[in-house]
Amino acid sequence: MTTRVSPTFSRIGVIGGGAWGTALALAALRAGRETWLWAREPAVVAAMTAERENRDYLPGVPLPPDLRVTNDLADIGACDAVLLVSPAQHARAVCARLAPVLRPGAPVVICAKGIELDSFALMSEAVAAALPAGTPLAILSGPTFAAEVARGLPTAVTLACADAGLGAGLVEALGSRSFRPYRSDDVIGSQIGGAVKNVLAIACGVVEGRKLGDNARAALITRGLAEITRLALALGGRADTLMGLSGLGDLTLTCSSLQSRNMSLGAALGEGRALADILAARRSVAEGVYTAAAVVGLAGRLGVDMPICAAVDAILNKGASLDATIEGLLSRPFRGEGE
Ligand SMILES: NC(=O)C1=CN([C@@H]2O[C@H](COP(=O)(O)OP(=O)(O)OC[C@H]3O[C@@H](n4cnc5c(N)ncnc54)[C@H](OP(=O)(O)O)[C@@H]3O)[C@@H](O)[C@H]2O)C=CC1
Ligand SMILES: O=C(CO)COP(=O)(O)O
Repeated sequence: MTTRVSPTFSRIGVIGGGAWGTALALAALRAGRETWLWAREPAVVAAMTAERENRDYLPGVPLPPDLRVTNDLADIGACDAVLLVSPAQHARAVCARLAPVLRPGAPVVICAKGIELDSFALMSEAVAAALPAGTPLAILSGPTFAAEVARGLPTAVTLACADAGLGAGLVEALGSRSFRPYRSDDVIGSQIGGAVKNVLAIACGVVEGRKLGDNARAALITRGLAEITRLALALGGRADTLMGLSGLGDLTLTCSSLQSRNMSLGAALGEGRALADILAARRSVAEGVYTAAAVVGLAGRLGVDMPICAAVDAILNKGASLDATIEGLLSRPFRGEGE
């Protein structure tokens, strides 16, 4: 991979040695950037360096020799821009460790999808609280299975940033023929789509596992989008954002493929397996498991009706039976589609 020189962001640091961090590092390399990938375990860094593969999270994808892998956050803090790809529930803690070594003024692009369970904070709020005041933030979100991005298959994402000039610079730094970021200034709406679709994907997985049919899945996607939009509007996001890549785009992808960890987890639940057993058999994160309770808490605080998310939370966290919960959703009073 040849390195093109970008006047603004020539060196990209990626935090997170999971599937998405690794895939985004490969996308940054393809865009011509010098790229550093941080993984938290020295053993993971040693394995990736020796094997030139992330066997645990992204097997079968060769890591080119020019990808720098590190366990030292100072290497990431010295970069021109940082992609934050730790799971949502760990993002704040990782940023607290990054803060002392982050180059002043370097932007942090949030790529995790979720809402903090303890505080109901959006990722932008949690991260801003942990980083030096005034650190520029952006959101990268959209329909992006890591394995496809890693293989260089065509992908489009939303890159949201309040500062249009910074957003354009980040698009230029990360974009390539196969990885196409679309600019937005809606940092709220673009986060809500990515966070809540994981909860809805669990619901769609249950439909799959229980063999309730494709009509039911389409109904959940559509009514789920209504829930996402209500929450985003209540938080100050825009409805048109939710019709874009970070909303409808990601919701459609994640709710239509068992490649999704969230949807496959829901499918296993729908087949009657216990949550604890499903989680014990996996190493990779299914963010919807944690975001379900957070989104229900946040919606409750804001007075937003989110019955599908509440149903998923009840199944995951409140011991509700699958069949009784499905029956409860089907028995809700009829209403106007726009209500
Ligand atoms: N995979 C995908 O297709 C996509 C994922 N995302 C989002 O990206 C984020 C990361 O997901 P993904 O890369 O898939 O995750 P993976 O499941 O592939 O990997 C999990 C990662 O989290 C790390 N981790 C575990 N515990 C902690 C901790 N306490 N502190 C910091 N890191 C920890 C793991 O490190 P270790 O091995 O050391 O435990 C590992 O690197 C999620 O929010 C996800 O929703 C977004 C778009 C696409
Ligand atoms: O965010 C994703 C696709 O855009 C990945 O979804 P899963 O975490 O459900 O695999």
